[in-house]
Amino acid sequence: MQRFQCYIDGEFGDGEARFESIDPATGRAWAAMPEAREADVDRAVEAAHKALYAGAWPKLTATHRGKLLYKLADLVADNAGKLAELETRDTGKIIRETSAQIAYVADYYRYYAGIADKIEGSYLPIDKPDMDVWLRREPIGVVAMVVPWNSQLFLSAVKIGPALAAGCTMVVKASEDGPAPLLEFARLVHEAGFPAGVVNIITGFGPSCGAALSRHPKVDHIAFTGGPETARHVVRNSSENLASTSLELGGKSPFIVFADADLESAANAQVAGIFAATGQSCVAGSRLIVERSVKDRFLQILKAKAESIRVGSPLDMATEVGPLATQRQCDHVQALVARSLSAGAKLVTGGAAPEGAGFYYRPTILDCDGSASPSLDNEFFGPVLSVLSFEREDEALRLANDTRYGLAAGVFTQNLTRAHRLMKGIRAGIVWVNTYRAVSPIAPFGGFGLSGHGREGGMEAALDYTRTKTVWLRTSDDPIPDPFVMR
Ligand SMILES: NC(=O)C1=CN([C@@H]2O[C@H](COP(=O)(O)OP(=O)(O)OC[C@H]3O[C@@H](n4cnc5c(N)ncnc54)[C@H](O)[C@@H]3O)[C@@H](O)[C@H]2O)C=CC1
Ligand SMILES: CN(C=O)/C=C(\CC(=O)O)C(=O)O
Repeated sequence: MQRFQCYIDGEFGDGEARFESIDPATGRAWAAMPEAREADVDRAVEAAHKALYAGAWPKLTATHRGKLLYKLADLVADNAGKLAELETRDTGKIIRETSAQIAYVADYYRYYAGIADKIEGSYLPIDKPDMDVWLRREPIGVVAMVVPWNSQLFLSAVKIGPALAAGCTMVVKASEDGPAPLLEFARLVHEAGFPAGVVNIITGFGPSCGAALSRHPKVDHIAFTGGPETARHVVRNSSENLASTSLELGGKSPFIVFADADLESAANAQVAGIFAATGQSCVAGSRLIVERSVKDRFLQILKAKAESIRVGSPLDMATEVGPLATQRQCDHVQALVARSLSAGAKLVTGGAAPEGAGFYYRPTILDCDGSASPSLDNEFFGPVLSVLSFEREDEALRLANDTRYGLAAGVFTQNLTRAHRLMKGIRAGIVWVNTYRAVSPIAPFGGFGLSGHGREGGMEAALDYTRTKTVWLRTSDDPIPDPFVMR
């Protein structure tokens, strides 16, 4: 069995305990993982705290930090194949996607390498003649990063990249469901030459590791990706250390198709939106809202595409849908489909697990017109699409916004003015028009409502890892006048 280690204060070591990681394609244990508990968490946070204020890191210029990030980017690019294989093995995400995604993760580090020495303070045109006042942007401090299993190297890169650019130090908690790629990534951080304690990477369980980390008194900010229920725990934990939070929490994103859209192209985008990554994507376009006049035709195209998807081993380059990451996730998907069918949703295709081992579930489409299906407002995080239809544009917009979430949306139409109206009217942090699930290091993403707050990606994310310090410098040599009056 392969063994992995934690990375704390520049050293690799076994955690306080160990647990076995399950290969989702077989359901069998394949690797032994270090389990960090309270004492390891404490060591990691103390190391990050020490590295923030003492040693080489706070003395480095921003340009030097950028150089280290460039080195890390090159190492990620050079090791993308190995990292991809580990992510696929440990989480079941297909190799076709992990290979491409991790190669692109290198570009996220490159982008933030370039940003490191472009985080500028400012000079204030202050309303007092004998004062110079400016704002410095300083690192926000020690950051706790808590990530889930899906797209783990990607979801950590959008946190680690900007935090390093801003000069922060951090403890990254890899998900207990598939930590191998992040624990391996720690070796690249080490090789890149970051001073000890700047980046610490651990894994462990939510209640014993994630909770200890997010309420630790020396944590200044928590960057979390995961489900809303867990986010509530994280926010409650932050009431102890008063750390700020950024939350990226998934969604129930609408995918709107008008009759004038290129239906073939929209169907491909819908497949990308709900069946890619076996639907385990925070931006999954899980609610199809289609104009009634083309509903049957569009569903026919989609059904044919869903039924021809190659479901199989995630390590096979030809596979298009692999297993879900965990048995728990598989049970959740099955149970929610069953409840939706009981509530009146009609099965268009799928709705069952294929024969054999592993956490597989067939690409599934539920026609929810005329039903109050729970699939319409509960996140599956699996390959299940719920379908509704509309007649008028205002109805489409109402249905799109009929959700507690607000992460992403897709709009498919050839009508330019309509696209603009919807783009403004949809309550979501990302709107894709005639495309879906496109990302870039340059473009921020993040949500409204239950999808969380804070943005990842783009310059804004780097600024979010800073806090401002206001500096007042008196330029007069005269003695300070009346000390009893505020100046
Ligand atoms: N936005 C997204 O990308 C994701 C959304 N989800 C949604 O959440 C649902 C539940 O998935 P889970 O695997 O349970 O994700 P989760 O949200 O529980 O796990 C995410 C991370 O939070 C940590 N965690 C758990 N309890 C914690 C606590 N008390 N304090 C601090 N950290 C804690 C976990 O160890 C993991 O590293 C999914 O079915 C899906 O609907 C899940 C994963 C990612
Ligand atoms: C975050 N994201 C796009 O904006 C995409 C992801 C990662 C995730 O699910 O959190 C994806 O589609 O895999």
